[in-house]
Amino acid sequence: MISKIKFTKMHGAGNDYIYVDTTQYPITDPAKKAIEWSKFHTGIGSDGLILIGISDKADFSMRIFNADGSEAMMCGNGSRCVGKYVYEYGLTDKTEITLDTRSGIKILKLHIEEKTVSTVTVDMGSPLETDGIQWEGKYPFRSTKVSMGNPHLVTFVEDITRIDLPEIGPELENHPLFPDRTNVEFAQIVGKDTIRMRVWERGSGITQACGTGACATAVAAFINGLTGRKSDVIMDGGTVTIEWDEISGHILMTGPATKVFDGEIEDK
Ligand SMILES: N[C@H](CCC[C@H](N)C(=O)O)C(=O)O
Repeated sequence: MISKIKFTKMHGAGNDYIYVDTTQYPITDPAKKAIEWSKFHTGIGSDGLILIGISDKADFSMRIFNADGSEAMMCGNGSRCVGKYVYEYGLTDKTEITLDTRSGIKILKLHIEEKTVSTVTVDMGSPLETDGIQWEGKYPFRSTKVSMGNPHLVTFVEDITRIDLPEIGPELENHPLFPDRTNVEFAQIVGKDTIRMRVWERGSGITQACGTGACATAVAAFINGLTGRKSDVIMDGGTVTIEWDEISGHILMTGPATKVFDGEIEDK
């Protein structure tokens, strides 16, 4: 029996996902659906699939699947869009929401303008680990590993336009140093506390933005003495502001959340 699944296409700074409220439309085999539906010519077209659900530990739950079907621990841009979705689709009237993710409970503060959510601030918790890597040979640079629940490799360069991301991204994503693969960010300091960043995402390739990647980049910039604790991360699809709170040690990410369209697809 073929059923129809209602979905909403949303993006956070251009990082676009398919959102499904699984309390109304349960999804069997989400990994397979993420692969099929993320395809641009034969599917809906997206960076992946995000499932909104219930939780006994938080207001809502979120699961994120990359375009290759792999499930990730967290999605920064996606969490902001989940906040927008649950408020605007009437699942809650709260403007401070807890979200249960595979990377722990996140706290979302929704910023409302004319009854719609314009931006969201997410308490992303503390970075879980950081470490430097001095590459040899083909890559003459030093990178910083940062975990935001999901793995990131951040490399600062003098001129980001000289980085061939389609070539170097997959090489580093799949490098033997990263048994679970890694997200790959290249960044350039372009002003005081202002960072330009491009990303090759694990499981999705080049995306317009990466929220956890922006957090990792801001953490790496501060650790390496390149910025203060608060910085703007400018990505291909938009900008997010990251603050590493000195007291709590938590990372606060503030950025946009945008609805594109509602749709329906057959769940074959
Ligand atoms: N590709 C990531 C998941 C999506 C994260 C990103 N889109 C974000 O906004 O944080 C991973 O496999 O860890």
